[in-house]
Amino acid sequence: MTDSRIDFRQAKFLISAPDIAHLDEHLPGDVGVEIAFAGRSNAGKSSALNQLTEQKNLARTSKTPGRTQLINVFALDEHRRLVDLPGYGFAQVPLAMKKKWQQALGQYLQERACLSGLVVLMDIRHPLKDLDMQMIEWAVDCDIPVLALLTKCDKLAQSARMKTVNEVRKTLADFGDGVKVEPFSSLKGTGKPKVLSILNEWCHPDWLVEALADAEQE
Ligand SMILES: Nc1nc2c(ncn2[C@@H]2O[C@H](COP(=O)(O)OP(=O)(O)OP(=O)(O)O)[C@@H](O)[C@H]2O)c(=O)[nH]1
Ligand SMILES: [Mg+2]
Repeated sequence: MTDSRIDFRQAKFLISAPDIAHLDEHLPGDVGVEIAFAGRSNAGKSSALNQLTEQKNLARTSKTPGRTQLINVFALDEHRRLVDLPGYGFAQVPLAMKKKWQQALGQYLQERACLSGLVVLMDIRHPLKDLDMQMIEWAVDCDIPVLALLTKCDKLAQSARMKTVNEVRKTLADFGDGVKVEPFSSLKGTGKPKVLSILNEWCHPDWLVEALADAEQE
């Protein structure tokens, strides 16, 4: 079956790399589909990956911002991968180190051809900071679909949560259908079915579905 739903619980750790040169060395190549999780340090990227894959310790989480300093890649299947990117915007690290991560992040985003979708995670209490906007604008320019995920939504009451979601939707509406906005809680699992459905869609770009169908017929 070429259009079956991806079981995100199957995710397996594949590789940690300081930059994309290492990815190219250790992966079959810049092929298939990668969905990357980006966001400020402490936004909840690693926690979201663990919740979505139902694995407590797939990605390392931490109370200390700046925990994910490498590009961590997880395989869903032979053709699809999830990527936990180093967080940005974290002030309390030495400048040289910060530059190194930001360079790795920028290079991944600019040069990784198999990047097929970008999840931009933002704490629902502090959404749309400058670097988040830059990230979203950049992806839209490159025709990469974006999911703006408003994390830690368990920290707000339902009314405040929906107010922020609506405000962010309004701000990002100019970008069109390529940018979606959803609330999420890794703690409670809120928003999980919706997110999985969006990621599943990104896992099935037309070109891959067609290639797999052709391969099946051969
Ligand atoms: N209440 C609540 N806390 C959360 C949620 N998601 C993450 N956290 C907490 O936020 C902190 C940071 O979470 P991480 O998942 O490590 O954040 P990250 O974006 O991977 O951070 P870096 O790796 O430093 O870039 C941890 O203390 C988590 O327990 C959530 O949905 N609700
Ligand atoms: Mg992390």
